[in-house]
Amino acid sequence: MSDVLLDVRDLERHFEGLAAVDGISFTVGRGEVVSIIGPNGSGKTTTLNLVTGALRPNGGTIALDGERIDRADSAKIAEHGIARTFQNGRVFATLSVADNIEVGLHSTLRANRPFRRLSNLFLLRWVPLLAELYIAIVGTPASRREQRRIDEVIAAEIDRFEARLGPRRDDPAYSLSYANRRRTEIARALALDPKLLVLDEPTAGMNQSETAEVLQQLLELKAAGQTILLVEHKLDLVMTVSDRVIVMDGGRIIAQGRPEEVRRDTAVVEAYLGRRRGLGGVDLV
Ligand SMILES: Nc1ncnc2c1ncn2[C@@H]1O[C@H](COP(=O)(O)OP(=O)(O)OP(=O)(O)O)[C@@H](O)[C@H]1O
Repeated sequence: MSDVLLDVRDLERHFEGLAAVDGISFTVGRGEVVSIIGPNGSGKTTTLNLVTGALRPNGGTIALDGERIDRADSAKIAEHGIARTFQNGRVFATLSVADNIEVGLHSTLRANRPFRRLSNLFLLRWVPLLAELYIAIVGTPASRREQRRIDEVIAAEIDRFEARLGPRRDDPAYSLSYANRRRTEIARALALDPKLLVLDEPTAGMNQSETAEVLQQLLELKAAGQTILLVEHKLDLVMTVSDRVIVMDGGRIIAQGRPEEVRRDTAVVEAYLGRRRGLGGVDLV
C-alpha cells in the first residue's frame, strides 16, 4: 500500500477563459494534514470541488489510493472514501442534527437499499424502489442490523461533539447556532469514516473560542490518523495543525512545504502582503 493517498497531477479548470486552477500537482500522504492557503480567488475552493467531483477538470488527473477518480461523479467519489464540508456550511435546515448525520450515511446502505445498481436502468428502476418500500414497511433481519449500525454511528458522532450537539440531537438544524451547524456538517462527513476528509474553511464565521475548539478537534482527528485536506484562511490554525502547506495564487501553486518553510518563502510573503485585506488582515509572520 502506497503512502500517497491522494495524487493530483497537472490539474486544470477554466471558467470562460479564466484559469481558476492552472496545472497544479500535489499529493496528500496517508495520515497527513495538508492545507491549501492563498489570497481570495486563488483557486482553493475550485481545487476542492475538483477533488470531490463537484466539478470536472479540463485537464490533469486525480487518483485516490491509486485509482483514478477525475471522471467520477461526487456520489461515486464519496463511495471511494472522500467526504467533505462546504465553505458556507450546508445542512438540511428542517432535519434534526441526528437526521442530518443519517442522510450522509445513505450512500453506505446495503441491506436497506437492495438492487441499487438497477436504478440506472430505465426499464428496471422500479425494482429497487419497490424493494426499499417493502423493507421500510416490513423490514428484514439484515435491514434491522444495518439500522442499528447507523444508529451507533450517529451516536458516536454526536458524542464527538457531546457538549455542543448532545443537547441538540433532535432539534432542527435551522434552530442551531452557526457554529453548531458547522459541527453537524463535520459530524456528517466523519460518519462516513472517510479515507480523506476535505474541509473548506471549517472555522469561517466562528469567533476565537469556537475556532480554538475546531483546532482542538482537528488535532484529535490528526492524532487518530485521519487524513485531511483543508482550506482555511486562519493562518495560526493552519500553521499549528498542518504537516504540509500548499500556497496558491492565480490558480497556481507558488510554494509548498512544511509550515515553517512556507512561512519563510518570499513569494508567499509577497502574495500575502500584496493582498492583506483579502486575508482579513491576518499576517503570515
Ligand atoms: N463557477 C464559476 N464560474 C466562473 N468563475 C468561477 C467559478 N468558480 C470560481 N470561479 C472563479 O475562479 C477563481 C478561483 O475561485 P475559487 O473560489 O476557487 O477561489 P478561492 O481561492 O477559493 O477564493 P476564496 O478564498 O475567496 O474562497 C476566481 O476568480 C473565481 O471568481
